[in-house]
Amino acid sequence: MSANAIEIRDLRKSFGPVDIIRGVNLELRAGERHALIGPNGAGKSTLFHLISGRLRPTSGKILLHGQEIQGKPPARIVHAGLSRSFQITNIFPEMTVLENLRCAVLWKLGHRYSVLRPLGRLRDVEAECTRLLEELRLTHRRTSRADSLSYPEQRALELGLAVASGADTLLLDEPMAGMSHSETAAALELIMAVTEGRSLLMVEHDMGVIFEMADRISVLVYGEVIATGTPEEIRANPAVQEAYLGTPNAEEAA
Ligand SMILES: Nc1ncnc2c1ncn2[C@@H]1O[C@H](COP(=O)(O)OP(=O)(O)OP(=O)(O)O)[C@@H](O)[C@H]1O
Repeated sequence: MSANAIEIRDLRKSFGPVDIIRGVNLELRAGERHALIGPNGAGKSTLFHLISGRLRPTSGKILLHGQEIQGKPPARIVHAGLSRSFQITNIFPEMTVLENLRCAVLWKLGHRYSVLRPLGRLRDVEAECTRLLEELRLTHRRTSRADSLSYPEQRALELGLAVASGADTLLLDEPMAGMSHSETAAALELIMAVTEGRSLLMVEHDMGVIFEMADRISVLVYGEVIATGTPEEIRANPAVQEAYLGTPNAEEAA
């Protein structure tokens, strides 16, 4: 088993003649929370599209637990243990919270709706859903339709669907986007709890959140990782300060 959940080697992506991802090397260590930051247009979303299989790289390799996944279909990548959440809504709005989670758990187990399905395994599914509801702090919303949830509750359910699908490696796109200060604090606590023991790569613009939760940070500028390090190392890195954090109003622009 590789010590890295994700390993990206010399990854490149061009759109027509324009090079957007220009030789990215990045390691997400197993069990770490890693933030990807960079100015607007740096290529963060494109990199996430490449890792999650939505886009095919021009060249380079992406390894998930040591296995090459670049160019594979998104569903294969999810089955291999990597799930992407936020900015992509996977929720079935007309189903209840419990039904949504049940679908994700059944999908992981590969169940088919069949009269031959062993009852014992069905009980396992229900037990797993109950455990997830508690973990997500959505037990009181068990029978609510998903589209009646508040915005932070919907984000929590999306996170739950990602882990219910069996993922041990998570990509989160701006999980705090659109949240108030108090909602951000609650979401931060939830993400810390749910990602415990998992590997997390997260794009986030709120520098307070990043510096609080990230074990390491990578800085992407014009399609290249210019630095990777602990929050303290990144804060002290002159190249990062010049290219990114040191720019006027960097905290807001981030
Ligand atoms: N399908 C596409 N075709 C052509 N250019 C694209 C395509 N997708 C993205 N780009 C360009 O690639 C660059 C990087 O975009 P990307 O969305 O990955 O940046 P980002 O770092 O996520 O930015 P933001 O922080 O604003 O979300 C931008 O210049 C964008 O216009």
